[in-house]
Amino acid sequence: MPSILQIVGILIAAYCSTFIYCFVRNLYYASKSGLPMLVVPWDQNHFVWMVTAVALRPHLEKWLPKSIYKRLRLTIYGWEFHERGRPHKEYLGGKRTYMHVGLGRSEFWTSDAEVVWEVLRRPNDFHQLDLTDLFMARFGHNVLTTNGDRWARQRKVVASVINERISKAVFDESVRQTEGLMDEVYRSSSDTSDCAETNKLFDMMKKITIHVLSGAGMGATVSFSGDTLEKPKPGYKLNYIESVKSVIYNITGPMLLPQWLLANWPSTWPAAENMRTLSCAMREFPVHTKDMIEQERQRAAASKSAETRSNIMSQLLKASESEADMKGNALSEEEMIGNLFLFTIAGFDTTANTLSYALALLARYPAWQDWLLEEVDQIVPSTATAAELDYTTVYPKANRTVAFMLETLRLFTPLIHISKQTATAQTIQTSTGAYWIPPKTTCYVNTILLHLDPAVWRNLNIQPGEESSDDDETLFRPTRWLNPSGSAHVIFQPPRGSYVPWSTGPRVCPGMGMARVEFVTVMLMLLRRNRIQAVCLDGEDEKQAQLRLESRMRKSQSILTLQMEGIYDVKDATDGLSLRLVKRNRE
Ligand code: HEM
Repeated sequence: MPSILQIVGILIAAYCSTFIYCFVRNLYYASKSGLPMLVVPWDQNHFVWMVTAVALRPHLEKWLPKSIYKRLRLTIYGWEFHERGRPHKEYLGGKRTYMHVGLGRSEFWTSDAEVVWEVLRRPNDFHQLDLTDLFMARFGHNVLTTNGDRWARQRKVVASVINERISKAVFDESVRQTEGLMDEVYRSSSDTSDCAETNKLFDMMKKITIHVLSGAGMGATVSFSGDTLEKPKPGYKLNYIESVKSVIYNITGPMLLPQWLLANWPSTWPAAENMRTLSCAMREFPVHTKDMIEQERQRAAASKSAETRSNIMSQLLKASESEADMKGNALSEEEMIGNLFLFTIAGFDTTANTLSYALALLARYPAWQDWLLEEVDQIVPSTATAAELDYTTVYPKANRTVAFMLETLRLFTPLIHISKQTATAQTIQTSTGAYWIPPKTTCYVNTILLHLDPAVWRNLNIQPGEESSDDDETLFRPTRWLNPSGSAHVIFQPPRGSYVPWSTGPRVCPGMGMARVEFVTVMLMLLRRNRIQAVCLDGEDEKQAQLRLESRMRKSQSILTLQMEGIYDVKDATDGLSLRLVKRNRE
């Protein structure tokens, strides 16, 4: 009879041998592919490593030999943002496509625009990762979590939904919400009425984003302050917006816990209140969504005209029903709820963090803020009331603001990599040769490094008065997006596969237009009446405060999406990162 110790020993040996097996298989695949290989001593997707490695980093740096630590760093989640081109220069002779040989799945990495385009234009060969289901399919499969025909059927419906009518609704809702934000900032500030300091501006970007998604997405409008929030219906603990907020704020962690654990979370354990609310939210969110779909159906049936309301849900319902009429391809109720959940999740963190980086960049670079203010003053009349601002006259003129967004997304791309997986081996043909990609391989597009490719970005559209430099691609310079006057396009159109914050090809983000409208509107509304400044800490001058902001941005972490650390969920006045709004005199 083997002893318990022997059984434990055998189990540990069996577990360790899986790593050895993976490593040997990955080595074999990498050499068969003929691609350069980068050997790393661990697996970035090992669950325990994923949740502990970022916190362990300073200790590992202190205790491990430098040569090992430098490779191990390439398995710590988010390394692409911190390491940029270092591994390519040090280990890969500058090559942009290679096999990452570690102790987990076989991994193919690229930041070569031609290869990126090939991977992303072939969704039937490069599928969504299985892991996507864990976060995104909690309330039903949707356009992000499916592949093949099931994806194509849903995509057709979803792609037609975010149209110009939705853009107008997003514009109007963003105007309303940003007005509410400014009221709240000035009302709650103890400063003079001409300026207000707050460390809650980043939290407010999240709030605006949720409110725009609920208003323009589901027709569930609410004021910025929340004073028009409906009471939960009888039998419910939360209303729709409260349940959305709870689900969204917990998506990267607690939402993965089983429902029974959330419901029975002991009151003496940490975050008990949050867990109980989340448990209700998980139960009530799909019920609220179902109710709202049903109400929308009844509204549409009662209305004699074919005209529908301008929100994503009503458009989705209409598009799904017209598909049903034509080919019997309507979305099932599960798919409808799954997609409405996806719109909320996919549009939230990405847009909110892009707005947050833009605020930090405005405060970091006052000269770029002045450049933006020139445009704001030309296209947004100082005397116009919120109701008088019109999407069709204002938005198309906001070229500098769009350039500011595109540059923010180039350097602070919310998804630092786009990942796909192969089921069977694939070949990619490029102008420099063919690449063989093994079966069951995760293919990563390193968006951070892709967006720093000097061949595309260095000294692009240098304007009169600007100087060329040999690290220009690493600098924040929104003017690179503005083509010389007389060009066919005002905004620079990057070569295929070279700029992919919204991905590219058939699975390009369908919310791209919506995110652009929301970003531009929030910026225009904030800047038409205010300047944004960094707040100096004791003993700091303005320049030092700006450099502190830059270092905060440099230390960002990727938690589903890239974000600055410690700027959200501020508890008291000393927490987070403070910015100052200063009222502008536009007379
Ligand atoms: C700055 C804001 C945004 C960024 C950077 C962004 C980025 C992306 C990226 C990179 C993908 C591809 C993911 C993959 O293939 O794995 C994607 C897909 C998607 N996004 Fe966005 N997104 C943004 C805003 C939005 C908004 C506002 C919505 C909707 C309200 C939205 C809805 C979707 C959907 C439904 C998909 C799945 C498309 C498919 O697989 O066919 N996104 N997004």
